[in-house]
Order: sequence, then structure tokens, then C-alpha cells
Amino acid sequence: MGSDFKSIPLIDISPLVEKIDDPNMANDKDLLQVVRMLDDACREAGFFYVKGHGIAESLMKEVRDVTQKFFQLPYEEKLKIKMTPQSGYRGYQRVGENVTKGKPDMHEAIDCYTPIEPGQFGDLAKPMEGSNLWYGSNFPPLFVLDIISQSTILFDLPKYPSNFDSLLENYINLLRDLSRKIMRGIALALGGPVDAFEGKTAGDPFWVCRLIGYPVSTDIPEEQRTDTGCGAHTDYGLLTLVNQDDDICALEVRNKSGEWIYAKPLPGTFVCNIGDMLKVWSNGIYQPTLHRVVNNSPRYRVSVAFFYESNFDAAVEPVEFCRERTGGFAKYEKVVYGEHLVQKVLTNFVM
Ligand SMILES: O=C(O)CCC(=O)C(=O)O
Ligand SMILES: [Fe+2]
Repeated sequence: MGSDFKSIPLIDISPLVEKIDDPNMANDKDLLQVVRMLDDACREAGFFYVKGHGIAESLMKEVRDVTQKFFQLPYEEKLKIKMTPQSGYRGYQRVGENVTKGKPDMHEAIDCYTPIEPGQFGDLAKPMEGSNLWYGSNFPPLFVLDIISQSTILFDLPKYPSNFDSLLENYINLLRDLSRKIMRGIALALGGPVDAFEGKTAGDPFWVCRLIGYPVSTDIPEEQRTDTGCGAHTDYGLLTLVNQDDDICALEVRNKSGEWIYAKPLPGTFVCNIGDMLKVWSNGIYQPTLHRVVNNSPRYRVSVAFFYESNFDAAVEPVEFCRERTGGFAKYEKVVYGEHLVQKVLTNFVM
């Protein structure tokens, strides 16, 4: 599905953000207009920008700046939060460690997931149990590092803020709340009840946050270099919100004719896209769109991608109100989200 879109729509979602929890929202013309725009965007491009989302542009920038500073640290420092099977696949991964369809991606990243307690989901979540590795909070000498990095005479380390964990945790909470509101809008757009994607399937949504850095390609040794910062893929959850650098065009979205359309940066907005789980839930009314990242610019690019998912152990299958609109039968089989995620994570890295 999808269409030959040439650009990605921008939606001012302020009516949705302000009124979606209001019992009278069904009579709000502005909110219903946003819902219509979401419906068009999800059918046409599977991608849309949001503004009027209520998250300060300064916070969005601060999060990208902290990410940028982390990636500027010496490699040995970054390895202090290295992602391993023992860390539940949370933490730092070097350029080329993430693989898309067998090809190394030219990005480095920190992966964070909703913390999972031992035994919380039985065997299902075993490989991903753990809590996140925040730089500076997992080993004692951060204050020493701060002092060292501020001493520009002796050392030339980038200055590193020590509030990484609290900043990120606050940001993640805000994005969770924003995503819930957008998903409420999408539930209405699909013709369902506002809380269709809550309750026992997505009332305790799992989240994934990836802090990503795309080096300038000529800074990567030629023998390791591939041509994509992140190879063509669809996202595997419900909804993704990307906070990207303001002045570098690198995220590309494929339209129906196979042309790659830039999701060029619009400062202060999030680029949103729908993922595989929404395709299943909506019985294919909405389809995720292939996208990729190619950083051909002479600048290091940072993006922070937040993935909002169903409950970890939710069995996702086409919901009735979508089945009714699409011939009455389920086009997709039931998928347990956690199984889908663990499978992806276990095959995603060369380690
Ligand atoms: O860096 C970006 O702009 C998008 C990254 C992305 O598509 C992903 O991590 O799934
Ligand atoms: Fe993606």
C-alpha cells in the first residue's frame, strides 16, 4: 500500500495533545481534524511530522547534544557501557555492529529498553532482562572524568554532562506520554474506541530508545565502510518518534514507486512513523514504510529514536473493528510482541 507521496505531511497535533483525555473530545472539531490528518498520513506515507506536541525544542536539542558529546568520547570510555548479551543487549555498540539485512550499518548507538526484572516475563524475556547502562552512573569516577574533561590544559576530552541518566529518563517519560496520545488519535483514525491500544494489550507499553550517531563516511576506514548509515527497514513496533539533527538531510523514506523521499529536518518537530505491529493490529489498513539513513553530509549526524510498543507479552492480532472493515477475516497471524523483539535483537548484531 502507501502512495507516490513526494513529501511527508506536517501535522499540528496541539488539539490532540490538549484534549485527547477529555471525555468530550469526540465533539471537538479541531481534534477530529487532526484525527483525519493522521488517517491520511498513515495511509499515504506511513510517516508524518508532528509539531504542537508540547515538548520543548530546547529539551530535544539538549538530548541530541548529550548524545553527540557521548559519541565524541574516546572509544575506551564508550566501551564502559558496552552492549553485551549479559547487559540484556543494552548499551553502546560501535560503528558496524548493528546489521540490517546482513549489511553493517554505519552508525554507533546506545540502546535502552524498558527495564526487565529477572523472571518478569518468564523465559520470553530472558535474553533482554536487565536495566539500562547510563554513562557515568555505572562506574564511580564520573566526577573525576568531569574534572579531567574540564581541564583543557592537560586533557583534550570533550566536556561531558553528568546528568545523562536523569535527562534521558525525563525525556523518555515525556515521549511515552506523547506517544500514548498519538496512539489514541490513531485508534480514532482507524474508527475504533480511543483506548483501543491500551488495556491488556498496550496499557503498559514497552519502549525502546536508541541514541544514534552517524559518522562522516570518510572518517570510517574504507575497508569497513558500507553505503548506508542504517539500511532499508521497517520498524517493528507501533509508533516511532525521531528527534533528528536540525541541519542534515539523511533520513529517506521510500514511496510506492521506489523513490527515496527525504524526511528533511524541520526544527522542533518529531518525525513519526508506524511499525509492523500496527500493520497487524489494523489488519493492514496501515502499512509501515521502508526507510533508511544515508549520511552523505560532511557533518556527524545525531538522531534519537523512540519506539513505542505494545505490552511486552501482548499477543498482537488484527482487532475486530479493523477486521470488519477489511473483509471480516484476519490477514495476519497473531504475533507475541516480545518474541518478535527478542528475535530481532538476537539477530541484529555482530558481536
Ligand atoms: O536516524 C534516523 O533518522 C532514523 C533511524 C531509524 O530509522 C531507526 O533507528 O529505526
Ligand atoms: Fe527506523
